[in-house]
Formats: sequence, C-alpha cells, structure tokens
Amino acid sequence: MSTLRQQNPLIHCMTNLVVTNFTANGLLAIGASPVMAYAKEETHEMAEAADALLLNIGTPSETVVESMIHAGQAANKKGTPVILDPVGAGATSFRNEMIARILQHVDITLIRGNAGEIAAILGEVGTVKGVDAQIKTDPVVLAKRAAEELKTLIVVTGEQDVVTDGSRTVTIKNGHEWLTRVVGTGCLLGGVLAAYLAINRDDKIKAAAEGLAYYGVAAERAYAKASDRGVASFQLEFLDALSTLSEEEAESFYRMEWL
Ligand SMILES: Nc1ncnc2c1ncn2[C@@H]1O[C@H](COP(=O)(O)OP(=O)(O)O)[C@@H](O)[C@H]1O
Ligand SMILES: Cc1ncsc1CCOP(=O)(O)O
Ligand SMILES: [Mg+2]
Repeated sequence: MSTLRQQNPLIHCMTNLVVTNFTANGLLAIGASPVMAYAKEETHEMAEAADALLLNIGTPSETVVESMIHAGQAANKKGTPVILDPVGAGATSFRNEMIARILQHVDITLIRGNAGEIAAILGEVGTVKGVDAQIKTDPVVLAKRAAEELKTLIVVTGEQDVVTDGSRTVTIKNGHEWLTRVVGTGCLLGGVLAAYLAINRDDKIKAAAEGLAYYGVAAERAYAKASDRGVASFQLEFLDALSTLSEEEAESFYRMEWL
C-alpha cells in the first residue's frame, strides 16, 4: 500500500446516502483522498481534478444521475478511470433505466456489483432483494458473459470475487462472510477499486485483483479480532485493518488464481 499512500489519489465519489461517511473513512484509511460532489454545476470540474471517479447509484434520482453523466464525460475526456456500482440493479425499473442511461453516455472502465446486480444488468429477473444478491450462479461464467456483452471490465463479488475482461480472468477467495453483515462494504470496495485503478492504469485487471485481495485480507484480520464481540466491532476493526495493514504484509495471504 506504500505506493497508494505515497500517490494519495483523489477519488471523486458520487455515491449513495447510506454509505457516504463509511466510504470517505475507508478511502482515507487506505491512503486515498475522497471527495464527494454532486451538483451539476461542479461535478465536471471535480471529475477533471480527480484521479478516478466512482458512480454508485444506491439512492438514485434523476438529478444526480444527470450530474453523474456530466462527471463521467469529463473523466472520459481526460482518460480518468470511471467505476460504476449498479447498486440494486433489477430492484426497480427506474434503477434499470438510470444504469442504462449511464452506460449509454459514459465510457465505464469497470463495473463492480454482486452477482444479482450483474445478472440484472444482463436482463435476468428476480436476482436481487433490495440491494442484496438472490442468486447462486457461477460467478466466473456470469462475469465473463457480462464483460463480453458490456465490453468493459467486470468485478463480480461474493464468497469468491472474479475480475475479467472476457478473456483474462482472475478469482480471489479472500474475505469474510461478516462483510455482508455491515452495510456499505460493497460500496466502499467500489471506491477502493477506483483508487487501485487510479494508481495502476497499465494492468487494470491485476490492479483490481490486488485491491480485492487486499480488501479481503483486511476483513479476515478484522474478523479474527472482533469475532467474539460482534459486527459493530468488526466494522471498526475493518477500518483499523485498512489503515494499518501494509500490502507487503497482506500479500502472503492472497488467495488469487489466474484462470
Ligand atoms: N460469503 C462471503 N464470504 C467472504 N467474503 C464475502 C462474502 N460475501 C461477500 N464477501 C465480500 O464482501 C465484499 C462486498 O461484496 P458483496 O457483499 O458481494 O457486495 P454488496 O455489498 O454490494 O452486495 C467483497 O469484498 C466480497 O468479497
Ligand atoms: C442499504 C442500501 N440501500 C440503498 S443503497 C444501500 C447501501 C448498500 O451498500 P452495500 O451494497 O455496500 O452493502
Ligand atoms: Mg452493493
């Protein structure tokens, strides 16, 4: 993580009302600089200044999505990575329309979602309950199909994470089930992936895989410390782990496999 801490990338987060504070604290913990900005009058300027842009549609509105498109287009002009988290895709037709609109107008570098959300973007129905996945599907098959259809990098998260561009694929088996019992861990992960892509633009798949593995090992460490207490302690220990665990220390625990 020393490189990330040294480079201290600025991450423009357009995220949801639930996870804003957690996302900002998590990004600070890994050594990035978060900034949240939503107004159409300023998002293009903020996106131009940023090293990566996160578009998370967890609590969408017409106005914010318009603003996201402005920001996304400004980032595209500069070649800045844009990460999309399609939170709750498939839960309502409004959400589906907003995601389709973003995909139509912005060149997305990477989409990160749980299996239900990624399947919903591909047109499957009944794959989410609110913001949570409701399907048990092979994430590798799903991720590859999504990458081919959407022509972008795909990260499907869950018990096992997958990153693929359709031809190069890597799986990551780090993490802990308690990540699903704290709200915002998927959303923060979108920000963390944005930071990893910001500082490593040459091999984006490798950068994303390292971000996922590091995040998973931090969760494993947090669980080891908080398991006899509960999920509130886990959340705190997780932020502590993100701020104290070096990539060098974490690396020997990575369970990453190139397929
Ligand atoms: N059963 C599980 N075991 C281990 N890690 C998990 C499990 N489910 C999710 N995770 C991890 O939790 C984080 C958030 O993923 P996920 O729960 O799929 O996203 P979301 O919160 O958007 O639904 C990821 O780091 C993922 O690897
Ligand atoms: C609960 C909820 N409702 C709308 S956005 C959101 C947060 C989802 O966060 P995550 O997918 O990271 O758990
Ligand atoms: Mg999510």
